[in-house]
Amino acid sequence: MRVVVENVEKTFVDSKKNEVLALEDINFSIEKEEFVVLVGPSGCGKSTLLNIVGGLLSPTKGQVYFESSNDKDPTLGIVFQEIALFPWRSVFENVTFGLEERGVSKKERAEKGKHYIEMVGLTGFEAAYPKQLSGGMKQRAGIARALAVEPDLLLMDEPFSALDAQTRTIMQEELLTIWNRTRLSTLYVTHNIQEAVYLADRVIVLSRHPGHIKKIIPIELPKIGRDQEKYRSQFERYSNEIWELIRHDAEEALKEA
Ligand SMILES: Nc1ncnc2c1ncn2[C@@H]1O[C@H](COP(=O)(O)OP(=O)(O)OP(=O)(O)O)[C@@H](O)[C@H]1O
Repeated sequence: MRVVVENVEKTFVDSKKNEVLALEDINFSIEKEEFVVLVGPSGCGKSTLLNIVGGLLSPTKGQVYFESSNDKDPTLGIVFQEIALFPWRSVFENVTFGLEERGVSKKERAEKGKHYIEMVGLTGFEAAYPKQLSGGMKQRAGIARALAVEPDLLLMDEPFSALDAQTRTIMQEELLTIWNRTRLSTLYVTHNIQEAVYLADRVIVLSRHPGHIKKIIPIELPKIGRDQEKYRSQFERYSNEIWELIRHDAEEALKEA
């Protein structure tokens, strides 16, 4: 699946009836099997843009279109920061929820549920309920739920930002392993520069007031194993470049906070 975002603009009307231009002149694509990361300071419109790509919000101007080899409507898998698992459903029932909604047979649900639960490392926890899971395990279940519908495009909005640093590092590594197996076109939102450089094929750096694309940076490092010592200086160069692009905005955002 290839996704094209063309001339997108988004204006919100705030509680005082003032118009807020949140996004302006947004043009980019997500190529087939490409992992694109949106990075930028607080309030630059990352979530708004992800929601527009996911069809949860409509743009004020411009359009998003999907190009695939067949004509069917795209299936999207979405993972948010706070995974809203149904507390009354087990891990298995949460993971297969989307399949149930689509009328997939019980037998196929059992197979796919098992497969994706295994992929995220939750085998053995099929019958557990969300309240019995750690934060990292909840995110794993949320990822399995998004993958189980076998989406054409995976959308992830700060999926690991509520996790502690160690769990976050493990989840980033596991996400790459999963991506390597599924090769899903992915749009991932983060404000964490290291995370962006670690995961992305291309990083889209957004700026504020109004949210716009400052630069698109292809990360020319092997997809797996970027944290190895031999790539350290290149990794740091990318991180510094991105930081220089957003430093001013990040400082301004801090003053407003
Ligand atoms: N429903 C809304 N009504 C009015 N303004 C909104 C609405 N949603 C977002 N905005 C404004 O649009 C801008 C972009 O918000 P958005 O949440 O997309 O940014 P973000 O980059 O995801 O921020 P963060 O990293 O803090 O989550 C902000 O100025 C925000 O206040």
